[in-house]
Amino acid sequence: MDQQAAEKRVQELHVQLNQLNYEYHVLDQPTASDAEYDQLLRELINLEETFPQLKSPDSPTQRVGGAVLDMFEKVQHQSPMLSLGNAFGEQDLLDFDRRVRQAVGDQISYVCELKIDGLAVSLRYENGLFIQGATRGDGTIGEDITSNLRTIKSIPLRLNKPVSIEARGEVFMPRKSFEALNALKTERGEELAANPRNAAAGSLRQLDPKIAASRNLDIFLYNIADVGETGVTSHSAGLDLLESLGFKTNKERRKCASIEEVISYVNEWTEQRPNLPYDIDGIVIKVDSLAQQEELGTTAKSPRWAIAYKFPAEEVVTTLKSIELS
Ligand SMILES: NC(=O)c1cnc(OC2CCCC2)nc1N
Repeated sequence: MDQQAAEKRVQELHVQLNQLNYEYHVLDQPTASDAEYDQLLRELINLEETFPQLKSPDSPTQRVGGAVLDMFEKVQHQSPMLSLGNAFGEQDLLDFDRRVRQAVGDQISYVCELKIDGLAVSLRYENGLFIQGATRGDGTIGEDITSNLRTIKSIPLRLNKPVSIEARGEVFMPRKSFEALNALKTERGEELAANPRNAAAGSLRQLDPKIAASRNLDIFLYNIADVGETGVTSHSAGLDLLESLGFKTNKERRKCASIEEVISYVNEWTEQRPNLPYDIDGIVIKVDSLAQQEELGTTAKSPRWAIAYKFPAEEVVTTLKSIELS
């Protein structure tokens, strides 16, 4: 095969492998077997070995880098990664709704999202290529964990359109991956991970991307950091845009026309929570209109246009009582 034919075949394989990866890891609806995927990947690896100049950073063969880092570089976020204020009960939600209405009037709609119990990260793309990924850190300065994020198969290395965008989301460890990790740790006589969130944090802190790759992490994107040039005017349209670009978003989100609808969504998921294949620690409620978000603004570290309803902590058997009784 000459170089020109190889170039054409490499491009075809990129398209096919990215599509199969997207169906499997983002849509969770694979249309090919693992064997078919591996065969195409093997063909691409061989072509890249024969024609090294055809190997590109966004190639499906380049997910797990070779180099083990000796530290993570610091990254300054272009816009702060805000943290959420908390609501612990229905009254807190009614108070939030009252404050919002006082500020922007009664024409409001909210977007409710499951609050994924993981790590907040920011993903930066230039002309459709994944350039850099960072942890939230203190909200202003995070750590560059690009090489670990590249190993997460639901993170696209190239978007469906050559846009420059910064998307933010939550990296998490699905319960199945968590159980597999602790089974492995038990075999090795290692200390078990306490919960999926800590296990995800520990995985993203690995300096060797091969270890991060072995942890089967996943991600849901939930925010566009700089909607500027995208032209979207609502949070829900922003999530639809992220989806159209090839990002994985959480399909359980729901637009609510009133705080009463928000409360019924909260009650529904308080019940359904144990049936999810990942941990959630609450529900995030956001004002949908970006103009109203702008009007409401933010405090030093939290938006006034969003709040996190936190589920009550699992009933912990407090040993204190037993001490009092004895
Ligand atoms: N853990 C989550 O699932 C989650 C976290 N954060 C946000 O929103 C950010 C963006 C604006 C304030 C917080 N949404 C979420 N769904």
